Amino acid sequence: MLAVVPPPVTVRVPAKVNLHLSVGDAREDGYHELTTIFQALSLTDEVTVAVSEEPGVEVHGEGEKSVPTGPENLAWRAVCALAEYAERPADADGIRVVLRKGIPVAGGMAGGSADAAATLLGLSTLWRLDLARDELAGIAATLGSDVPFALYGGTALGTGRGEQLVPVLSRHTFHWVLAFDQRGLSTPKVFGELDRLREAGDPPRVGSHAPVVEALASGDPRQLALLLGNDLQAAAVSLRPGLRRTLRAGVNAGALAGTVSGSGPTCAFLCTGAESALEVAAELSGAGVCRTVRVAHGPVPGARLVGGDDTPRPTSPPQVHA
Ligand SMILES: C[C@](O)(CO)[C@H](O)COP(=O)(O)OP(=O)(O)OC[C@H]1O[C@@H](n2ccc(N)nc2=O)[C@H](O)[C@@H]1O
Ligand SMILES: Nc1ncnc2c1ncn2[C@@H]1O[C@H](COP(=O)(O)OP(=O)(O)OP(=O)(O)O)[C@@H](O)[C@H]1O
Repeated sequence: MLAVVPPPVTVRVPAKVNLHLSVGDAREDGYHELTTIFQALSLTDEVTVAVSEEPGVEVHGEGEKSVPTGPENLAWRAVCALAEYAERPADADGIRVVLRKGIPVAGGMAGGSADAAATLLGLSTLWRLDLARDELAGIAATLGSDVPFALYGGTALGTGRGEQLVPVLSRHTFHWVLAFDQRGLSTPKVFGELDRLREAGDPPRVGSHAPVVEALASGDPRQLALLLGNDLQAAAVSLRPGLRRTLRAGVNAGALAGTVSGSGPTCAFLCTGAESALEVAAELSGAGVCRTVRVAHGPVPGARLVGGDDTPRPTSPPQVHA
């Protein structure tokens, strides 16, 4: 019997930065209640899913050696979750996922979550499941707190453990410089360090997110810069004291302000415009405080098929396997 093999599907998916991250107390399930404002950035991963006789995960690019390729890879967990949802459990075995990473691994920019979101979109397209993004977001939330946001992108307010999203109006493109650190930081360890710091004293807490929403609507980067804040920053700096120097160096290089992104250790610097971001990036590169410097802008859309909007790419002639 002849079986038509669908052509591979490629999805581009953005990193996130948290413009505001307020962390509440630890819940009984081990998660912390969050109020956060996410922005999706032009720093991306590309994920290709294909039917293959060699199933599994392959990783290229940024941090490739530190990404697991076994069942613990978040993209593979997305394959399994979608197969189960669609009641096609045996099909997961015939899928290969190729990750081309631009997002730093364990960098606080939700790289693994982005790959999981891209895999959900890519595979649902490959399998022609015709699922709405909201339906995919339900599956995404079971994979990690940051996964739903990577599907939607843009700028959004996240509550709960970060998975409940409402879009936020952001009428301006903001320009960022990102400083990648030598090594990643473990997200649970950073939350744990914050709990420890809070038991030992009273580290400062960010205020309300409302002024950040207003600054985003105004589109003024100077107004937004004054309001960037992250409750996890003290914990990330406590675990990686060198970040203090990185944060200072970005501002000395001409950024309006800097913040640790999510659980870190990537530092994100807001700049007045595209040109200024390039200047800040050049100067920060020379300061010797980080491994790599990138420029990016946001907001950008969430996971998108490459070569189309949300419709499958014009197909190459289908391969036919006997
Ligand atoms: C720090 C952020 O990136 C901010 O956007 C996210 O809160 C982290 O999201 P994530 O990496 O998708 O996190 P998950 O995979 O859901 O959780 C990893 C671990 O981080 C801790 N965690 C995560 C989210 C949250 N609201 N509270 C937590 O305490 C928990 O120890 C959890 O076991
Ligand atoms: N597809 C993946 N890409 C990167 N890391 C992955 C992936 N799948 C599993 N991992 C594991 O997850 C860990 C966290 O990686 P990730 O890049 O998602 O961190 P992060 O950006 O700090 O996450 P977040 O910002 O959501 O807290 C890595 O150290 C790695 O071992």
